[in-house]
Amino acid sequence: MKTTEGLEAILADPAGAVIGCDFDGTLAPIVPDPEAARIHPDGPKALARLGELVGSLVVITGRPAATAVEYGSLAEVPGLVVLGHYGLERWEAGELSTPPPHPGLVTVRAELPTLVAGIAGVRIEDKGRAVAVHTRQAASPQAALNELAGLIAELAAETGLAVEPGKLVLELRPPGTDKGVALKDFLTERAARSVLFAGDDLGDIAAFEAVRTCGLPGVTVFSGSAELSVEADIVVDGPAGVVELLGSIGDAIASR
Ligand SMILES: O=P(O)(O)OC[C@H]1O[C@H](O[C@H]2O[C@H](CO)[C@@H](O)[C@H](O)[C@H]2O)[C@H](O)[C@@H](O)[C@@H]1O
Repeated sequence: MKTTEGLEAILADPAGAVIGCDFDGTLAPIVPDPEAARIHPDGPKALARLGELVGSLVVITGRPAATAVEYGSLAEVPGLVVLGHYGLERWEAGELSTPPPHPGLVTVRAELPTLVAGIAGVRIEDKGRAVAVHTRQAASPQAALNELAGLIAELAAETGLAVEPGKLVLELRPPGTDKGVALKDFLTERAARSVLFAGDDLGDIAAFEAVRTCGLPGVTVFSGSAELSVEADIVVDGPAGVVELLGSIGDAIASR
């Protein structure tokens, strides 16, 4: 494993390290059906081992926290914190804290099905605190996404919700937080001395920016695919590469 300055800080002082990961595309391979996404088979073991070696482990996801816990078998990972809905929700030791739903979601649920009805293959994912519209299963996924963009922006303006773009998805979610805010708050809470964050999508860029600006030695890890390219300190080959990297970090800490 090639070590960067940030990685060296994590290996030298693992008790002060926060290791953060996104879920879809980073721990779980991207699949056509959002409900079929599951963590890479070696993910829970790699996370559990790392959790015993570093200060804190956190998953920060656009999913509801409970969904990530279920699809990731994350309840098996001692000490893990899951921040769902881009930091709105927190799951820890089996306890979930979640804010009341944003009032604009009532309008979204009422209007969205009619708005997207003319675009074949579009799928609505109601996540409770947010609603996502997916085009991965449309005949022309990118064209369908482009067609939806204006409609979703108008609905966001009408309801006071924010538009969160991702891989062939547009999400209407409460404004006011993002993965960067969530990660920075978590670093402060844990009095972190170093940080690594792994992500694969547009929503993870805020967390990468948090790693770069938080003042701690840090590492950004991009879970690469043919779908998107984002600059990072380390680029690995999808969730298998992320899990392998987490395993090698565990090995390197254990061997010191
Ligand atoms: O923050 P994340 O954990 O990366 O969640 C982001 C979105 O992930 C899911 O959608 C993505 O993964 C699906 C399953 O592989 C895929 O079908 C879809 O095209 C991707 O955009 C999830 O369904 C969304 O709710 C999350 O916001």
